[in-house]
Order: sequence, then C-alpha cells, then structure tokens
Amino acid sequence: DTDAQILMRFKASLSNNNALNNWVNESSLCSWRGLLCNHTDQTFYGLRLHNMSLGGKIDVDTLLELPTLTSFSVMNNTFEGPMPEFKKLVRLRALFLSNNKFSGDIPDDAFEGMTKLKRVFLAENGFTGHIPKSLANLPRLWDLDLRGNSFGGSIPEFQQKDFRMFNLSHNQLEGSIPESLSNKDPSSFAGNKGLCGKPMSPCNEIGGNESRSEIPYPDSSQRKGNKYRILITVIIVIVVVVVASIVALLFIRNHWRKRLQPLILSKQENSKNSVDFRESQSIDVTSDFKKGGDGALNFVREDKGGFDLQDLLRASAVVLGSGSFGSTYKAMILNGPTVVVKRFRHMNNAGKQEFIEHMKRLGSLTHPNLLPLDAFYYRKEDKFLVYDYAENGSLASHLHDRNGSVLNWSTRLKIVKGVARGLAYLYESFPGQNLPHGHLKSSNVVLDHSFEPHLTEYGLVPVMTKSHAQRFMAAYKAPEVNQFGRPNVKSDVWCLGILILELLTGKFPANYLRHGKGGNNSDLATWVDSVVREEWTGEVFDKDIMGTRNGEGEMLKLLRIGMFCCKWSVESRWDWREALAKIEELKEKDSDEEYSSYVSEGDLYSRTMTEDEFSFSVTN
Ligand SMILES: Nc1ncnc2c1ncn2[C@@H]1O[C@H](COP(=O)(O)OP(=O)(O)OP(=O)(O)O)[C@@H](O)[C@H]1O
Repeated sequence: DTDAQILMRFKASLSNNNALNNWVNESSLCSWRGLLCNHTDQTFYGLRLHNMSLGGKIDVDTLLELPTLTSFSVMNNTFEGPMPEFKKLVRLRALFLSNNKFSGDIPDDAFEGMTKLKRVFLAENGFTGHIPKSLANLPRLWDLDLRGNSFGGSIPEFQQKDFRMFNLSHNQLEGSIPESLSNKDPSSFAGNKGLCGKPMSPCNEIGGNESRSEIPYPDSSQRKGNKYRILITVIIVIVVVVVASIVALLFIRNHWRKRLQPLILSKQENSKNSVDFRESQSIDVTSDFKKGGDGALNFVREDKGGFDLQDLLRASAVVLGSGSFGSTYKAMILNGPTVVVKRFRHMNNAGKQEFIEHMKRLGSLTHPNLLPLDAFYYRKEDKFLVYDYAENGSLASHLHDRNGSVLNWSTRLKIVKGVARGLAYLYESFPGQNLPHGHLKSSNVVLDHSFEPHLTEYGLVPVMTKSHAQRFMAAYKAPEVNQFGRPNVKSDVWCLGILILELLTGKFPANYLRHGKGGNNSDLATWVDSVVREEWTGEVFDKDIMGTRNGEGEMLKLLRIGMFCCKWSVESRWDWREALAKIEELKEKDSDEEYSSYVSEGDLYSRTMTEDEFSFSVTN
C-alpha cells in the first residue's frame, strides 16, 4: 500500500475524524491536514493531529507500515484507555500524547527498544503506577513531560543527565529525588506530596535514598481498597458539611425573620406610599378598600355612578404617585370610566356625618375648571376620594418632569386663566364661608386632553387633621398662615401668585423654600424679586417661553400680577377679585404699540427692562 492508503486505514480506525476530511487519495499527501512533510523533498515524516476532538483506536500496527514516520502527536484530543503499544515504532523520535484521557499503568518495558526517542509528552492524562523503567533508560531522551498524572512510587534513576525539558509535577510520587535530578528546577517536582530531597525540602531520617528504594508501589487491589476508603471518607465529610450547613441556614433564617419582621412590614407599608410615576406598575389598588369601611362607595354627583364598589375592586390600576397625604391610583373600570382614587390618611378633623355633608357640598360643584369629585369612601382611619381622570396629568409634571411636554406661552396663559376662574367659582359657591382651595399647587392642577386646567383637592381644609395640614398643605405656606393659623381665601391668592411665578420661571417653588433674613420664610417670589432688582439678566423666564415673539409684554404683565399676589403683607396683597380681573385682561399677544416699542430697538430685555424700569413696574 502507498502511504496515502495506509494513512486512510489509520484514519478509519479513529472516531470523530471529521477534522481529517481533506485526506483524500487523489490529493498530494503534504496538503493533508495534520501531516508533517519535509519541505525540501516533500517526504512525509510525521503526524501532528492536535485539537481535533479525535478518539477511538490508535492503530499502531498500521502506523508501523509507515517507514518514514518519526513523529507522532495526538495532543488535546479525547483518546482514552491504556497507552497503545508504541514501542513497536522503533523509529519514533517524538511522541506527544498530552491532554487526553489515557489511563492505567504503563508497563515497565513500554519504551524498550525505542532508542531514537527524544521527546515524550504524556502530561495531563490519567496514567497510574510506576514511571516505567524503560523510559528512564532511553538513551536519547531530551524532553520529558509527565505532569498532571497519577504516577506513584519513587522516581527511577534516569540514565540521561541533560534534559532540555523535565517535568514530573502534580503526580503522587514519593521518596527522595535521585541525586542526578537534584539540579532541576523545584517546579519540576511540585505537587508530589511524598517527594523530598534536593531541590525540594530535605528528607527526614526515615526518608532518603534507602527508604526510596524500599517504598513499594501498592498493587492494584490494594490501591482500589485505598481509593474506596478515600471515596467513602470524602462522601461522609460532604454529607456532614451539607447537613450542618442546612441546619445552620434554617436557624439563621428563623432568627433573622423574627428580628426583621417589624421592618419588613413597615417597608411594605412604606412602599405603598412611595412615589412611583411608572404607569406600567400594576397594583391591586382596591385591596385597601377590602380592609373595612362601611362597605359603600358614596356617590356625590348625580351624573356619576355608572359603577359601584365591586367594579372599582375589579378595576386594573396603576399608582400615579404618592403625596403628603397618601397614594393616588388611576383605576380603569371595565366598561366604565377611568377614575382617580386618592387615599387620605389624615382627614380626621370632622366627624363622620360632618364629613359626609362636606363631601356632598363639594360634589355639588360644577365648573369647567374644577375636577369633579365623584365619590368618597369613608373609613375611620383613612378616606378615599374618587375624582375624574385628567389625561394630561398635572401641571407640575409638564413643568418639571423631563418627560413632560413643553408648554408654550399661550397654553400657560390658558392655564392661569382657568385656574383663576376655577378659584373664583369656588369662592362664589360658598359666599360668606371663606372656604379656600387650601392646597393650590401645580401638582393639584391637572390638564385634560386640550390642556384645559382643572383644580383638584380643593375645599378640604375643614376636614383635614390640622397638624398634618399645617405641615403639608400649600395654603399654610403663606407667611401669615405659617405664623398665625388658618388658611383663607387670601392665602390662596399667595398660592396663586407662587403658581404664576412657577409657570413663568419653570422653577419648582419647594426649592425656594428656605429660611430667609429676619426669620421669614424665603420663597420663589423673593427669588424673582431679587433677580429683577439686583441682577436682572433677562433669565427670569422659563427658557421654553423666553423666545416667544410678540408676547413678552403680556408675560411681564403676568409676572407683575404674580408679584402682587405674593405681597408679603396681607393688606397690600391683591384680593382674588383684583387678581382675577387683571388675569382676565391678559392677551396672548402684545398690542401693536406695545409690541413695536419692544421689538423696534432690538433685544427686549436689554432694551426695555432696565433694573429701575422693572422695579418700577413691579412695585407700582
Ligand atoms: N385626577 C387626576 N388625573 C390625572 N392625574 C392625576 C390626578 N390627580 C392626581 N394626579 C397625578 O397623580 C400625582 C400624585 O398625586 P398626589 O395628589 O398623590 O400627589 P401630590 O399632589 O404631589 O401631593 P399631595 O398629596 O400633597 O396633594 C400627581 O402629580 C398627578 O400627576
């Protein structure tokens, strides 16, 4: 047979030999994958079949038929079983079997007669038993790598003195290292617990050369017995450790559970109240209802009531947010309206009957700028108010959330007018009662599909627990209420002024609540005042409306109205009627004369608003 035919037979004995697909008879031998050829005369001399996932049988008898084969390598494959009888290949100079799954003892004479063998690589297999004596007797051995096997017993006396590479590490070798190898690097012997002597640590008296030759390598039945003992010990240890760990874990879990229980509960409670604007979070809004109450959803308007408590309980709901009084949910009633349910935790200023009467009064209000109160649910410890849902959310979210749409000047003017009209209607509906909105702020102005504003959470001061109201309701931020007591319509005017300034500047009022000079609370109005008086740069307006052409004069007028609504002293603060009248006068565009005087000389701010001029317009 030709070399090609012999190699094809060899290939056939291998399993998983797809990597050798280009071994085809017709082609030149030296183009076959894994074949080593002499470049000068194109003669084949070796096989280098690395990393090919090969397995099966290495047919040494077939290889024997290849007279020029001097190098054989199958490193990094999956061959298993005992080492094949390579000693027949007496011409072999290099044998590479590392990183396979070969196992078992290698007979002492396994390398006998291989006088040309220079390089032997058997590393990272599962070989056991003694290092074969015939290996130690190879006259030309130059590279030897037996690392990572389970060779045991003592190291034989190697004939060769000069190795280029020598590694017996990570085996189970024992006894003293032969004198001839004492000049080797210690790493060549590392990982053999039983080895001693140079270059490793010295042997004790029992060790040494003598004892080395006496250390018998246990026969295979003895070794099997040892293996079982070790295996059983390991299993027992693992079982004990696992059981002990489980018991310890259970104990620790119970212990911490008991200690953390109160915290977990309060965390759950808190998370119900935490602000969450993610519309996607689905919640069981009405589980709160299930806890008690008189069982009835009390409708306060005749035009509402197309649903009942059960419908509300079944509605899918999302948390809109959580304010100072409790969470607010949007509930989508199946085949019914979408409503907003707001939970109030601190609404205990009135008895049940008084509360119901007040809700009925509020429910009777009807105005395009008041969000209708549809129903309420009474429970001693907390109350639920049901309002219409406004699809464009709150004014606050548009002014301050990054995702809120930009409101132009004409929309802002429409909102201010709507707010003022809603307030006026509220005051006129309860003549002589001085019932304020009480909680007027941008998050309580909600916008419908056409950005028409609707006031919400109005008229609740009489039923609110006073201490909580004092801390959180917007009306109590007015300086005089902050100092002396109950909110009233004049304190609403203060809130209206702040709302106007917030709308024009885009600044969030709470950021300007700080302790100012003389113990007075500073506020957005003080900031606006200081900007226009001391460091007027034209930047008082929100950047989204600053460039509005043809409306700057009206914007300045509104700024002036805002300032008059925020007069510190109640006497000089405008009354709501005056504020409403001035707001109603505002137009979207400046009148022709005003406009031409602003634009004719260039930049509005540097031209028209010197500090003195502005201060004059504000203070007068
Ligand atoms: N009727 C409504 N329609 C649409 N969105 C609403 C409605 N009522 C409230 N919201 C939204 O729910 C959010 C949370 O309202 P909530 O009243 O709980 O908070 P708040 O107004 O910031 O605080 P507070 O409890 O002091 O009134 C508001 O910012 C608003 O965007």
